[in-house]
Amino acid sequence: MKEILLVENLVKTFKLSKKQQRIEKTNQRVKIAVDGLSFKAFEGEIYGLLGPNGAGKTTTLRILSTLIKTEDGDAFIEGFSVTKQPNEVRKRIGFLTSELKLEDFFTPNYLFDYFGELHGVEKTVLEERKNYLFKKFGIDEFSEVKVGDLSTGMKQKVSLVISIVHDPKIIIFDEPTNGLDIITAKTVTDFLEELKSLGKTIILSTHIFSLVEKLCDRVGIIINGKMTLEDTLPNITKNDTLENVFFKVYNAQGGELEWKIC
Ligand SMILES: Nc1ncnc2c1ncn2[C@@H]1O[C@H](COP(=O)(O)OP(=O)(O)OP(=O)(O)O)[C@@H](O)[C@H]1O
Repeated sequence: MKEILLVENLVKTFKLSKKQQRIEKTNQRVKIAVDGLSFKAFEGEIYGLLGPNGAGKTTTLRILSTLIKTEDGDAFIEGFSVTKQPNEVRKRIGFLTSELKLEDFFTPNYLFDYFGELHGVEKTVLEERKNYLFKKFGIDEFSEVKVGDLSTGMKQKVSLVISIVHDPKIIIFDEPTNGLDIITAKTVTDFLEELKSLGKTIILSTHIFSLVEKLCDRVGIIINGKMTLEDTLPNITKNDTLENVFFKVYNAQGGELEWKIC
C-alpha cells in the first residue's frame, strides 16, 4: 500500500478569550486543540477521524489543508510538507467543510469555472468534469441560478464539486454529511465510495459511528487532541460495535460525555 499522507506530531494551541473560557468552563488561557497527533493514510482508502466535540478534528484537518499552521511537527502529502511546501500540497488536496460559504451572488457554473481556472485545469478537461459532476449531483438544472437562491443541500453539493474541481489525489472532508437531508447525504456517501474506487484517499472527520462503519477502512479515535486508538475498522471493532469500543476508550480517558445526538 502506498502511503499518501503522513502526519507527525502535530501541535496546535489557541489563546482563549474570556468568553471562550466561560464556554469551555475553564480558567486556562490556552487550549491545546491538537496534542502531538500522528497518523498515516494510504492510497485508495477512506480514513475516519472519529471524536467528540472539541476533540481537535477540524483543527487537524485545517492544518492538513494548509489553512492554519501547526506549531510543531509536520504533515506530508505525497511527500510534500504542509509547512514547507503548501502550494504543492494544495495542488494535491481538496478540502470540504460545511462551514465553507460560497459567495451568494455567483452561479455554480461561474464558480466551478473560476476555481478550475485558479487551479490551472485545462478548459476541455474542466468542461468534461463539470458536465459529469453537475449531472451526477443534479446541479445541471441549477447551474445558472445564483448560489444565494439555492437550497442548503444544493449549496453543499456545489461546494463539494468545487472542492474537487482539480481532481485531487486526497480529499479531506470535515463532517461531510453534516446538515444534509438523508437523500443528499446518501448521494455524498455513495460518491465518497466512488472516489475511493478511483484510487483517491479520503480523510473524513465525523462523530457519526454509522458513517465510519459504512465507509471507513481505517479509523483514528481522537480525544483531547490525542490519537487514542488507531487501526483498521475490523481490528478496532472485532466482535463489538464501534460505539461500544469508542465509549470504552473514552471512559478510560476519563472523558466527560459531550456527544451530539444524531
Ligand atoms: N480559533 C480558535 N480559537 C480558540 N479555540 C479554538 C479555535 N479553534 C478551535 N478551538 C478549540 O480547540 C478545540 C478543538 O476544536 P476543533 O474544532 O478542532 O474540534 P472538533 O473535534 O472538530 O469538534 P467538533 O466536532 O465540535 O467540530 C476546541 O476546544 C475548540 O473550542
